[in-house]
Amino acid sequence: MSLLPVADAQARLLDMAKALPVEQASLTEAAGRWLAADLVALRDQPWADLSAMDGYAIRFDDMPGPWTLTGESAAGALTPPAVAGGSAVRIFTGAPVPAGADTVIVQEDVAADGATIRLTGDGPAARARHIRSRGSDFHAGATILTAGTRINAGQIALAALAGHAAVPVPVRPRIALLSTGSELAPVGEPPRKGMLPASNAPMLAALLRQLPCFVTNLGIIPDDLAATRDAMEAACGFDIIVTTGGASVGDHDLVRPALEAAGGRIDFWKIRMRPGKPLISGTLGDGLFLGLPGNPVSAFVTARLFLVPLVRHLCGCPEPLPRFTPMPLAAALPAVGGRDDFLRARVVDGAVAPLAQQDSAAVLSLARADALIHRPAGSHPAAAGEPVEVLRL
Ligand SMILES: Nc1nc2c(c(=O)[nH]1)N[C@H]1C(S)=C(S)[C@@H](COP(=O)(O)OP(=O)(O)OC[C@H]3O[C@@H](n4cnc5c(N)ncnc54)[C@H](O)[C@@H]3O)O[C@H]1N2
Ligand code: MOO
Repeated sequence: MSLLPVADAQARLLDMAKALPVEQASLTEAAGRWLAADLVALRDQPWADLSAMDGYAIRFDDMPGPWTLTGESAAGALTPPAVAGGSAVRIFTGAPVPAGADTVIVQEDVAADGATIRLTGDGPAARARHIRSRGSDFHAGATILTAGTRINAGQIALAALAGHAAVPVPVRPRIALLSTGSELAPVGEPPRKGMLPASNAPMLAALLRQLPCFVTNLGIIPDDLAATRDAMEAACGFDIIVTTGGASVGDHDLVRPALEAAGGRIDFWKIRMRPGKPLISGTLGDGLFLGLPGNPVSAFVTARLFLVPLVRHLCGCPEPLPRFTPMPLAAALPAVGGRDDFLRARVVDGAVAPLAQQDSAAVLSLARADALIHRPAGSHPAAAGEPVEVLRL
């Protein structure tokens, strides 16, 4: 069976995903999600000409004063008393500029003697000083954020000031994690002889934590066809069902037959990559199915290259695939065989150093890695200093 190139497999997977419904997420629920539609301002910001400082509203033509104090404008005021020739209105930061006034003098530049205000400092250098004009930030009807934007804290402030209490985003995808393997014990439980802690589910949950999704760990399933099928049937309602282990060709690797027995469909199996070759993708119920290999590093790399992009895609991200960028190699690398290599590495002083241990079961080097080097199948040996494609982890 020929192996599917990584980019082809990623494209097929994203193509299979059906868009999730869009909901209005409150601004407290919106950070880190991707806007499903352009957002238009519902109000002018500022709503009127407002003072930027505490001081006195005047007519610039009346400079250099003195002025007679005739009233006050505080933030929240709607119609402060108007300013006419020679008069000034006490004004505070964020308060509307009275009709007739066109300039604000900061209070540090004047002395007040009863109702008389005199300039003591330089005063405003130009008309309109210390005034934020109506709509100078944005006007009602302006497009303030475009579809596909990942909403950050500054954009929450913008949406709120533009009059929105909620924004349209895809609903959070629901993801089920199933760990297959009779040798697996729950994390934290003292493993019996021959058992090992099931590390893949917490590792995947950690990778998905940065994304707006709901992750449910459905636990460990022994290597038994009926048990695996039943677990898959029970997971049918999820948007993405992820298994780890049992993806390869051994007699106890039951994920493919169990998926079919549960009514699922396999779209592809076996990718031209190392680690991660046995990756399975397909559909189950209305959801998408990803069968990751069991080796912890294979599970991590396939999750980073397939699961995370799939979730980002469902969340509405317009560029869901991981971005590799060129970086010089800190040490030479040998030629690459028939599968693309994804090598654990560390970035040191602007160069990327491959780690010595690349076994797909070795988690110490996974934990030390802060980057993955991608070398396409058939690459020639690379000398130190040559650029390679790097994904920062
Ligand atoms: N004859 C062949 N054997 C193998 C092939 C092959 O092409 N021909 N492929 C190899 C490759 S590549 C990989 S990767 C592994 C992965 O296969 P599986 O997905 O079937 O994984 P398992 O056999 O179930 O487990 C592999 C390894 O990982 C440990 N494991 C499994 N689940 C977890 C977990 N949740 N947490 C921690 N560790 C886990 C498991 O105990 C095994 O040691 O197959 C090769 N074989
Ligand atoms: O490709 Mo497997 O994923 O070698 O470890």
